[in-house]
Amino acid sequence: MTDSGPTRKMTRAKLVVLGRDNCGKTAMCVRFLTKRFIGEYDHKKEVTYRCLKTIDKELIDLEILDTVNKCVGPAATSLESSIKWGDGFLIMYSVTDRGSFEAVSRLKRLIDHVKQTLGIPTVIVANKCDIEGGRLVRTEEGQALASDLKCSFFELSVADSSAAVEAAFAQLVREVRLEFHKHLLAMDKRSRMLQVRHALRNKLTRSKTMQW
Ligand SMILES: Nc1nc2c(ncn2[C@@H]2O[C@H](COP(=O)(O)OP(=O)(O)OP(=O)(O)O)[C@@H](O)[C@H]2O)c(=O)[nH]1
Repeated sequence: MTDSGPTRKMTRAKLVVLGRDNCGKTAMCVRFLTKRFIGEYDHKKEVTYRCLKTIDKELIDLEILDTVNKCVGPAATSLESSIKWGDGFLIMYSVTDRGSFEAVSRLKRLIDHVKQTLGIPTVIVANKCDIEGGRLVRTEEGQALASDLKCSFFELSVADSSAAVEAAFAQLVREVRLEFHKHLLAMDKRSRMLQVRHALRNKLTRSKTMQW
């Protein structure tokens, strides 16, 4: 997150897309960047995309990290560093893959653990709702999980809807902005308290001097 100076607008944000293999992370990122759905992606490495988007009439420079699934083993360290890097998180699962749904809570817990705080902007995305015949996770289960984890929730099909993908990313950016403004307010409050403390200390020093 970056402050643009006196206007105090958030001009940059770093987003991380997490989720089990094959749930549609790359498809989601590519859809958001290009509005297109490309069926197959040959990508087994982490990729960071950069783009300028206007969200709620404000321009924002986004870096989006498309992770590869690595919740276990030595690669988990790298997942932790990706989480440290991010300002906001999009956790995906596929409604056709129960395991990917079960991984969501673990990923959210990892984010909370790495960031050492709750309330980190996180959006949960249930993908592939176009494959109705192969559905293994009901919409209500996704909604209930998101509500338990206090995250926003979107069920969508990256294949079918570019607008739904935009809406999910826009919500994440909104939540990151909110967090940024909360952080600025906290900093302002702290600096006002320091000013008051400084003024009081000066006053005490002066009155002691006058006694002499
Ligand atoms: N039917 C359908 N297929 C989708 C959708 N989104 C992605 N896919 C397909 O699901 C497969 C996996 O998509 P990816 O975007 O590569 O998934 P990923 O999570 O990045 O996978 P990894 O790179 O293995 O972590 C591809 O064959 C996509 O075409 C969707 O909304 N509907």
